[in-house]
Amino acid sequence: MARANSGTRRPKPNLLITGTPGTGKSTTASALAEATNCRHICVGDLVKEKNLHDGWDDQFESYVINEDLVCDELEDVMVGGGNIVDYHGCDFFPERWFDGVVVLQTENSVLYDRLTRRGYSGAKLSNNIECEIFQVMLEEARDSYREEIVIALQSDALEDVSNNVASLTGWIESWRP
Ligand SMILES: Nc1ncnc2c1ncn2[C@@H]1O[C@H](COP(=O)(O)OP(=O)(O)O)[C@@H](O)[C@H]1O
Repeated sequence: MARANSGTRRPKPNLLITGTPGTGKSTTASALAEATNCRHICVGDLVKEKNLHDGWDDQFESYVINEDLVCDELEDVMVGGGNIVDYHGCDFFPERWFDGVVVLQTENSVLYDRLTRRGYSGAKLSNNIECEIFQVMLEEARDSYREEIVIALQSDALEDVSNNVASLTGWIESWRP
């Protein structure tokens, strides 16, 4: 991954980990945060804890995230750097927040099993599998951030988690403002 936008003054980088639900964002982000002494921000959890939503959507079986409230909530902490943010979307964050954007990807049949185990079924399950097949998150990341800061990493097996955490740890530790 290339360096951040010029003019960045934060002492440690901010990394966004995105991808279809079930690809391993939280697992990867929490291990990486522990390895690098960074802060893990799981946006889904934050939305629930701080009520940063506009209610529950029965069709999508999830909260309707209020993107403005989320961005207001995170602005101060992002300025300080050292954050690993995980969310299954990325087009509403300010581009200047992130020095690197990782899109996790998982083979369809593996993802299907993970989401089924999580209790997904019907439209919720098929929508997420389609999202992965059509690489929706990778396209969103490439449309929202400079190409050179976006990378896709495979996350099929547990070994991938440790390899991805090791390489991202190296990137964070060698990053300079
Ligand atoms: N690379 C991987 N190999 C095997 N299991 C994984 C991998 N990544 C995640 N998992 C498992 O899949 C489930 C979903 O992972 P999670 O990190 O919650 O995904 P996300 O945050 O993207 O929704 C968890 O049970 C987790 O242990």
